[in-house]
Amino acid sequence: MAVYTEVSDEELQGFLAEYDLGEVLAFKGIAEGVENSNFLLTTEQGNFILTLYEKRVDPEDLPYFLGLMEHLAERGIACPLPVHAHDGRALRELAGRPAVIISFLEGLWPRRIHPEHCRELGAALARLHKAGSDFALQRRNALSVEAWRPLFQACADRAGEVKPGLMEELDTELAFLETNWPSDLPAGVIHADLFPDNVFFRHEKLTGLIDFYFACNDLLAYDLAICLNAWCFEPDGAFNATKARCLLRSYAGERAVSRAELEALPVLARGAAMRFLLTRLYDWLHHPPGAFVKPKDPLEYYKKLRFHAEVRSPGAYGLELA
Ligand SMILES: Nc1ncnc2c1ncn2[C@@H]1O[C@H](COP(=O)(O)OP(=O)(O)O)[C@@H](O)[C@H]1O
Ligand SMILES: N[C@@H](CCOP(=O)(O)O)C(=O)O
Repeated sequence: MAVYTEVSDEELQGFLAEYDLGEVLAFKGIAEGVENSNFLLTTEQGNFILTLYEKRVDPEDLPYFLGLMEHLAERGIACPLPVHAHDGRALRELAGRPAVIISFLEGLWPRRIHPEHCRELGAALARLHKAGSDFALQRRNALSVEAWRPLFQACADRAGEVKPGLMEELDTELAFLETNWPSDLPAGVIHADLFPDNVFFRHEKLTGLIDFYFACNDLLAYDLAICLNAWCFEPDGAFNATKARCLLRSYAGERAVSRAELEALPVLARGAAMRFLLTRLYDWLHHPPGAFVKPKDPLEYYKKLRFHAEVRSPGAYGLELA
């Protein structure tokens, strides 16, 4: 359950007095999500999401995330828009936490992924990359290749509890990624966490993208690799080449993918698998007993990593080199 910080009626009334949203009609915590406390707020003006940023979000990064949502929304990307208070500020404080009200997006995230979802996603991701190209702020990816070894070391002494021999295998894999990680590919703003629970649909048409709190500047094709992992494997672990083809082709239909980017896809997908494997492993080993949030399975990403390590050509993902 992702409500870590409770908000009293008095605190909410005081907070909303700074806005022009009218009377509160309903206010309730949202169970989904992992990182922050989220509430559905209904006022005379409609539905909104109130987010209180919890410990893992660096307040210094908030102007980047909020500015990016505004920048993308202005360019036609269906993403939440921060609501400004009377004094013009969107970022405020509530219950001792940085807090923001954002617009509510209609739609539901897909529990079962169909190829059509992947087709919609590919085009939306490419449009996001293009719309982000003139965003003025910069944010380094704090979870890119240089961050993986410290995370690995923070798990090293207990990773055997999850899978015997896991750390030895990851050590070798990390050395490969550190040596072979590409740096000279097209870069720009990436979402960096565009999993199915962050993409809303109605009748298989994409209606919105949420959760920009890992967004950063990094290789554009790395975002594609993250999506390949999150959308194109079946619950039994099998890779679905049809879904990958839909994702990559519709992406390439909106933004030309260079030969170098395509050739780099296997290593980028290995790295993307390593990134989510390590953060999940860290959370699995470090989550406080009794915490409401159920940690996600790190081994799901171990299997994806093993799959990509065997890929010899990007043709395996369904897009041929020109
Ligand atoms: N703008 C939005 N419109 C509609 N629902 C939203 C919006 N933002 C968040 N939500 C709801 O809140 C949940 C958690 O949001 P998310 O940003 O993924 O949280 P976290 O960053 O804590 O993981 C989502 O699954 C969705 O149900
Ligand atoms: N997508 C990540 C976890 C981050 O959670 P989110 O609710 O902020 O998207 C994973 O699956 O490991």
